[in-house]
Amino acid sequence: MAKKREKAVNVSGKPRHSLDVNRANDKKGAGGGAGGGRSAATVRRLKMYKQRPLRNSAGRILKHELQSKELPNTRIEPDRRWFGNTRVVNQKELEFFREELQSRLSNNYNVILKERKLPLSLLQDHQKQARAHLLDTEPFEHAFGPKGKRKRPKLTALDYESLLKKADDSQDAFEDKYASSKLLKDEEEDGLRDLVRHTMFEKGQSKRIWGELYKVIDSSDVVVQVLDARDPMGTRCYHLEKHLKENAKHKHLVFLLNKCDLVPAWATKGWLRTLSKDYPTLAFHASINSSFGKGSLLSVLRQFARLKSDKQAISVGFVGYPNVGKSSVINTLRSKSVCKVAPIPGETKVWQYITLTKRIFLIDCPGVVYQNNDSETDIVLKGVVRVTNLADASEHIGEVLRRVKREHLQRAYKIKDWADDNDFLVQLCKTTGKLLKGGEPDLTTVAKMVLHDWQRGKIPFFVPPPQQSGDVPSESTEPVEKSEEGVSSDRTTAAMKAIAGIISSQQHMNVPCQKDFGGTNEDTKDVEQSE
Ligand SMILES: Nc1nc2c(ncn2[C@@H]2O[C@H](COP(=O)(O)OP(=O)(O)OP(=O)(O)O)[C@@H](O)[C@H]2O)c(=O)[nH]1
Repeated sequence: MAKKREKAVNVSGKPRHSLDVNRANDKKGAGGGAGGGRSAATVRRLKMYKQRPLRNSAGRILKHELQSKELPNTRIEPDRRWFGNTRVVNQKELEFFREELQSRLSNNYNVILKERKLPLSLLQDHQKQARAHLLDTEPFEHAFGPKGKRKRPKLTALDYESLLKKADDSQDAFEDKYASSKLLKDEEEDGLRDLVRHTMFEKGQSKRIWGELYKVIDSSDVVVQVLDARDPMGTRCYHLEKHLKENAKHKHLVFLLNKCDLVPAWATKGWLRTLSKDYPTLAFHASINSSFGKGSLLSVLRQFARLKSDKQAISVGFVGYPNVGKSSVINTLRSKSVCKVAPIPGETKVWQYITLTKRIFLIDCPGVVYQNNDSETDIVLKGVVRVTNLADASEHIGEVLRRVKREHLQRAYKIKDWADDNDFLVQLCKTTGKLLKGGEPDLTTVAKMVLHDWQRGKIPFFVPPPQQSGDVPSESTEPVEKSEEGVSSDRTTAAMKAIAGIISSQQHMNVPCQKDFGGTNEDTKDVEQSE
């Protein structure tokens, strides 16, 4: 054999390379002899494995290698033939085929050869679609009885008679109901108006708004409940506090007494002392140029950020009643207008994320009204309803006159005296020139004007804080609880102490106040009417 191989090499003159396809295929040698030749197919396959993509001088691929990852995305042509051995037959051909085959099959002298080559399933279509008539073969009790495993259908009636009776009964019930509601309608002429009014007074209570609130709470590490300094208790949400206590103990709640520039300083301080007993409370005046409490709030937030392990960022959610100034507080912290602010409630529609620093994110939330027993006037005076939407604004003026001191109203509207709310409005119409055709006073317009002034804080009003025993500011601001996972209790205590320090130091500061209440003088306890 060695001789033979030698001869072959000698004939061509030079030995052939092992990857030469034309090399002699010496099977015997491959079996175990010396050398062992590869077949041409093996050589080709091995060459294929070695292939590299062909590139030009710029490195652009001219020809791809086998199974290259750089191949462009190839799209398979959406042809149904790829997915099965299917053919399309039109309805006419199908009918013809059916008839033809039926006639052949019905003839006893005909036999179909190569039956599998014909689409006989097309003839058995009706069998496929035929429903299984369960009740034909087994009684109802067996199929759907207590031991039956099939899903029981919802049957309104078991037989035709009972179905008829049911339909009659429901028709009678509907007619009775309709008749009574029609009677009611006849009695009450303004039924539609009542409905409109009803939905208007439910602003901020919709499922969507509550959903937004829970989204904000879920995504926040610190929840800042913004309260209106004029009526902190009226804009406080016990439900939210309870929810956080029960379901999210690790989240920190802070009260922010906003609009403190609209109340006397002693009232702000009184409320700070009262509310600090429950949660850390800060006074705030939102204004991009002349704010109050910004430094304190930022320090508190930084302390909370320190509590986070691994220098993670914290999210701070701002929640509260509509129009209390949540968006204004965020704008103040950012020192620019990043959230939409308006003197009308419901300006913020959806939650909004704002970056304050690398480690602190702020979230603005739409105003939420918490269910309570507020009357319509209370709701209007809390600023929940847009005054322009009120059908009869004058009906709420009596309460404004009751809550605000006479001298403030005299000063604001230049009216000396009035007998009742109607008299007040009529005089106001005259002084402002708001008259209808024929000199009739335009009571609705001036009433809306007064309510606007009320909502924007132009008429001085506030609810005084509860009387405290001893006027010394409370140092024991509560916030010592909650230790975050992974944070040493030392660090928590230090941060909480720092927060308590910031809060108590704010109580000694000169708080901005409403000038109508006599400057910052603590002795001028100009107590307004409480609700
Ligand atoms: N005087 C005074 N007015 C404020 C203060 N903060 C906010 N306001 C005013 O209150 C009104 C409502 O402010 P927003 O920031 O829109 O209130 P909001 O809570 O975001 O309102 P919604 O969008 O309804 O949730 C605006 O006219 C603000 O100018 C404040 O500290 N003092």
